[in-house]
Amino acid sequence: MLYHVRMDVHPPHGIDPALFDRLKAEEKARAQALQREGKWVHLWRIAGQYANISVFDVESHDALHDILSTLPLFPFMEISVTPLARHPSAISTK
Ligand SMILES: O=C(O)CC1=CCC(=O)O1
Repeated sequence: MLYHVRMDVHPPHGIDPALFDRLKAEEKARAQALQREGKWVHLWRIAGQYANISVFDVESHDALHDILSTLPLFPFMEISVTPLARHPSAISTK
């Protein structure tokens, strides 16, 4: 199942910069592992914003929730999820 996901990152004021750098490094490692597994199929920066648009390909809503809620930056992100269904005019099967 495909999901369009928007993540807006809101680092708390006053967070220790070293801690936040560590969380960002952990987030990057996790994101790249999920990309290699084929679960995080697109990851795009929204130009001019500390936010991304992503597409996930996972087996269920629960699987997506497990991934998103265990991301290192999850406590500092506002996340919106849109489940995607096939469009009848789409040629692509993916
Ligand atoms: O910087 C972001 O958009 C948050 C994020 C998600 C995956 C990643 O590596 O950073």
